[in-house]
Amino acid sequence: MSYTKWSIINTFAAKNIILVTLTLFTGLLYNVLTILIPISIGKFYELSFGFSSHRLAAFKFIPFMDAPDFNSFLVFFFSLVILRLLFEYLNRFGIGLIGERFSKTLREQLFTNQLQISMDVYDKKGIGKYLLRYSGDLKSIQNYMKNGLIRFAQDVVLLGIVVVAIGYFDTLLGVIIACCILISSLVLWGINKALYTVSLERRNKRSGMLSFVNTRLRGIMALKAFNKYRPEEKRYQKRSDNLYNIGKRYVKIVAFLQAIIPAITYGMLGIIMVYVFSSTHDDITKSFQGASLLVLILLIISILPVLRRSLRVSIIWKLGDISFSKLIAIFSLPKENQLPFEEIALGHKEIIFKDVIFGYPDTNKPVFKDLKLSIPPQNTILFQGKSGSGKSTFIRLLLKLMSPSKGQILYGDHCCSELSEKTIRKNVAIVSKDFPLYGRDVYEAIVYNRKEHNKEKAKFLLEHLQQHEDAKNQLQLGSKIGDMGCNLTSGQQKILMYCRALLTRKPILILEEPLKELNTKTQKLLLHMLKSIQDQKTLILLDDHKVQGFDIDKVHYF
Ligand SMILES: Nc1ncnc2c1ncn2[C@@H]1O[C@H](COP(=O)(O)OP(=O)(O)OP(=O)(O)O)[C@@H](O)[C@H]1O
Repeated sequence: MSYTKWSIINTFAAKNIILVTLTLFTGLLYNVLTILIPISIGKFYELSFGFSSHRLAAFKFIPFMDAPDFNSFLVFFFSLVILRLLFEYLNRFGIGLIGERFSKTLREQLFTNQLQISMDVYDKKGIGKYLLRYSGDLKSIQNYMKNGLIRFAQDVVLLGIVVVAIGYFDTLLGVIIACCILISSLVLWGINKALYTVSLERRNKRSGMLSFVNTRLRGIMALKAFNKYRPEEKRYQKRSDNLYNIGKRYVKIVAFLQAIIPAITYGMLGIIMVYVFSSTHDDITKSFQGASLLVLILLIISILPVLRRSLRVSIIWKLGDISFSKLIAIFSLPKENQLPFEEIALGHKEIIFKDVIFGYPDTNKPVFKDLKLSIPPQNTILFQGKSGSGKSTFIRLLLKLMSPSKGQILYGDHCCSELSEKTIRKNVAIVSKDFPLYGRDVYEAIVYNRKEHNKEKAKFLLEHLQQHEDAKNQLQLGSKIGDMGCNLTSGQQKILMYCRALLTRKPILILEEPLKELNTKTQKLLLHMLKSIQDQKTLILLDDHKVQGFDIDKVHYF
């Protein structure tokens, strides 16, 4: 599916059509009421000073507008105020809700999308960890939706109505005001173009800073152990200085924009005053009647904030556009599971690598060149190779976390490229440091659902595998594991990884460095356990040296 800004907005609007319509409708009502207030003050002027304006008489059709006395006028006036309050509240609530819903939809879509992005993208700088710093972009997109579209549409309608109303009192004045609005919009459009470039630069620098901090926090132990405070502080300071300089350029343009907008609107007022003054003096027949003039002035004053807001909207559009383009780039990244999931038992199939060529993107040295091998079902195969020989890459290919650039990986007669990732992974369990534990506690780390019978099995297996561990090191299902298992020893982590893999009862087991980190007694226990299931499962062992204790059918050297 290809995404564009408008396809995202339209899909959202279609799904929330009732909310959007009601919001626009309340907006229209509240704007009409906003205009009626200055008009009704003209009526007050008539009642107080006895003047009458034939133009104001045209508004008689509005219920209760043509109040015979001051008390009835007051009732009418306060009814207007209360109705306006009600509709403004509903309108603002509606706009806020649209913003919240839009941002909820996008962040959920973003999370789903982020989990589905293919693995090779995660290694790329920036994009892979985008979700960690999405909030700024979602905020400007939310603002785009709320203020750049809905409120702006309402404001344009209000300005349109007011210009028509002013034109009704005086046609030429209406035309003058319309022209002023048009010219100021064009001037501001030009200034905003400069703002766009600076904003984009500022965003990218900010993103870079977050990335920088994130990396330092993940590597905090090394940073402390090697006393790297000063160099890191200096690097951060340099980035911070750059960001400050861009920020300065940004606020310079924004300040100019914000100052020029009131100047433009006051300039417009000046032009209008010149026009009103000259028409009152030059042509006595065309002169404004007192009530009309008052209404005109009040109308103009009441739309000034709206006009300022509308003139400022292109900042919102520009910032929103930057964020939309980022979001669309993320949504358009290659994804996994594009093929339909099928429940296929792959445990009884031979796994074959046929002339597989694989190299990581942006590197010119392939990890595998014409790799040929086979893993018969229910066999135990050891893949032996020193560090960097490609053991982890081999696991990635087996799990379809990455795909070969040439050649084929087959599960029996099923080619990996024709199987969805989910289909393959439903058959394969793994114990490897590359697949860390996560969750609040041990139970969550080893079992994903919280059904009671799973709890019993998990408890049994956990106790069984920990029987030779020191009592103080024995974990319970409720023990906290810390962020990515940081509260656990490497031995505890390994035991939990075994629990996680074995509880899934998947037919193919990948075990990277199967006995490392475990004490001798636990190694023996595990070997005994794995041997008892060796004839039912395909065991794929990976290590940098010979693994003792297993009945190995074949050794493949990388
Ligand atoms: N994300 C990556 N981008 C580029 N090159 C990579 C990437 N991951 C691994 N490599 C390179 O691919 C080769 C194989 O790495 P791999 O991690 O598969 O080896 P390994 O046998 O698992 O090593 P170890 O036992 O130390 O984990 C190495 O030369 C490594 O530098």
